[in-house]
Amino acid sequence: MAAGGSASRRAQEARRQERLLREQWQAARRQARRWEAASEGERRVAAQLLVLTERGWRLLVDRRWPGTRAANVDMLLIGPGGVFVIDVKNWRSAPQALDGRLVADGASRDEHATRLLAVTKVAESAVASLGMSPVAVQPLMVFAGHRLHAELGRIRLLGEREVGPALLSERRRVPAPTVNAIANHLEQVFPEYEGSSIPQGASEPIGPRADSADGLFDLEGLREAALDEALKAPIEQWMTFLHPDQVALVRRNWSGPARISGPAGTGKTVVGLHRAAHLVRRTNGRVLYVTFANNLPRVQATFLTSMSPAVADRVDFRSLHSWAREFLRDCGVEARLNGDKAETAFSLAWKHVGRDSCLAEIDPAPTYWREEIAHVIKGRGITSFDEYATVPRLRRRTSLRRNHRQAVWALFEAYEALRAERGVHDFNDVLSLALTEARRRTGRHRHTAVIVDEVQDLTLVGVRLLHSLVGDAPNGLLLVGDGQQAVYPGGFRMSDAGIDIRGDRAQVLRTNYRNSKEILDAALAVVEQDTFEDIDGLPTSGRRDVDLTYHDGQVIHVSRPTRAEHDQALLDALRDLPPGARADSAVLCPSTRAIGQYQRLLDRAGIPARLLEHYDGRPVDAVKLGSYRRAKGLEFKRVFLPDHQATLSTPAPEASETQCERSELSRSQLFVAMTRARDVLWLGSIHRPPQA
Ligand SMILES: Nc1ncnc2c1ncn2[C@@H]1O[C@H](COP(=O)(O)OP(=O)(O)OP(=O)(O)O)[C@@H](O)[C@H]1O
Repeated sequence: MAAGGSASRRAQEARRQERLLREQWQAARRQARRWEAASEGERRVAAQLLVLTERGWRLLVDRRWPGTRAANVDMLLIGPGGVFVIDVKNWRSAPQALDGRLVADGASRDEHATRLLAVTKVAESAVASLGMSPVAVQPLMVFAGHRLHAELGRIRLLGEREVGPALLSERRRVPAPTVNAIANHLEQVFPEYEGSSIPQGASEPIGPRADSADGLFDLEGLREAALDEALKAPIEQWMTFLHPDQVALVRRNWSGPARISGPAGTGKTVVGLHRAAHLVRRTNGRVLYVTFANNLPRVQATFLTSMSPAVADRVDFRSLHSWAREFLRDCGVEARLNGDKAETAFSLAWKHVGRDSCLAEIDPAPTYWREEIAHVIKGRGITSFDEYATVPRLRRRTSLRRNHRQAVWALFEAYEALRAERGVHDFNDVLSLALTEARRRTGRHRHTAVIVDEVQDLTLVGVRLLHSLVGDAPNGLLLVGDGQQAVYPGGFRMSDAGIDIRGDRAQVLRTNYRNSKEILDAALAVVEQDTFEDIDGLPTSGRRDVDLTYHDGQVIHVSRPTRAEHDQALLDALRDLPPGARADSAVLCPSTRAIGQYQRLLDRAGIPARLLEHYDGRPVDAVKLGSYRRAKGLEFKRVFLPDHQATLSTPAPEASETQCERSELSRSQLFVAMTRARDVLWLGSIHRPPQA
């Protein structure tokens, strides 16, 4: 929309909100005046909150705290912004949050915070029993007669004027029917407080009745907040709603390392994010949330911030390598990472000792052997030939005899010597250095919990490193992932890493909430022949049983005889997208070269595109463009896979084992790309019709 259009839309909306608010405010004041037993300050707080009840919120006042003889809860407020457990205070002086303590008049008032947190817990359990995530429940203290906007751990401290605008500008996370369902349930759990002098029940109907304009100055804060709220897009419901089984995982107490696995789209990341929020709410510690990919941490941080803003700054989202480098810097250890120089060292090593060895008979491409060194030898932290001679090479189908392994070892030693000569480190060195430092500092790490998402992509050294930060502490390490979505060669078993996960600490999610049956079937057809081994070491069939939620979806196959026609079909499909739909669409490609090619194509056609490495999870009106690998962990309503069969040639019967291995990896990557699609999967192919 043009800037002028958006300004006039805002002005129009502002006038509408103003009119509406005046009426709602007057109704709220009238109702608050009926609260005869309350002080004037409490009535002013009530008026702010009663405005919300005119806008779809439900307010339960003076309720009994279940499980106690005579304690009460001042207010429960349920609305599009979540559930708030409210304690209204009529204190003479304004309180302060000092070093995590509640202080007023120079004295500690912590007992009030403890009490509020206890009653919040009861509300959380009640809400969780409806299948809603506990992050939607927030404790709030409101201070009549004071201006305040502060936080005390997870409790928000607001003044009487601040409370209305703050709640009104909360992002919408609960749809209207659910607001009522939750409020009805809380009405049962927190019954009316006998002897309450506050009138209960529905608010008075709003009429155009002229009323005194008292307190209209209080409208100012509400006006801006109401406007912001009206223009904000609702956040995805999944951030609030979880299946009761997922809620149970989020809140579970694990006595040691735990693992959540499950096929694509089963809510593993959603549970991981909620778990991170839960852990920081429950403790004073920090949580490290790690993935292998560089772009995911930004996106996940954005999601957590909109889901649970009060705790988001205590969760550190990092890619494994960026965290390891940061950690080494903090330890005063210099990592001289230089990928290009390391690459040159490998090329020279290949030229000197690889190219003319028996390795070239197995696979003449140096890449295969570079990966062997990176993922098998250095990735597993192997330092002697004896160890390498017998190690099971996970996810590597090609069998190597002893003489081959000797040749790989010679190549590895040559590479290491040339790399050291140049004084540089590669990515694996960074992790090994960090592991040594982390072990040296056992028990002194700043994170109390580590959550690893897409754990199947890590190397053994990477997993050992993260494990060493929290060891086997209760609720310390959580590994989240799915071996079927491995997009890198090599791999590890948890037992190799010394991580013992037993009993209920290994959990499997089985309901796919993302893909429709059509889309999932198309994706599974690509990998159904490929059994895989997950990090628990168990072989699993490529076609797994998954429960699907009812959900429409469409697979569109487009085949054209030439690249030009194929690309034109892609452009046509993108141009046909309804307004606003670009933001939820992605064009994914198997290689960097293909990304460059499609970037130029979209550019020339005037279709805005945002590269996945620059995407941070905030809505942007551009098609996302990136590689299959970079799309990991993300999802889009529409996914376009141009020329998707380019890397999928079925190996001929005489194909070498390494070719078969590469094809299998390509299939896994394509599978990941296909399962990113929620509603539409567009599969483009270039097929010349056979000559007559
Ligand atoms: N209880 C639920 N109700 C409705 N939708 C849900 C629920 N749990 C998760 N989802 C939705 O399912 C989709 C997949 O979730 P998520 O990305 O967490 O899955 P995943 O297992 O991490 O996927 P992948 O392994 O493919 O990256 C998301 O759109 C999420 O919002």
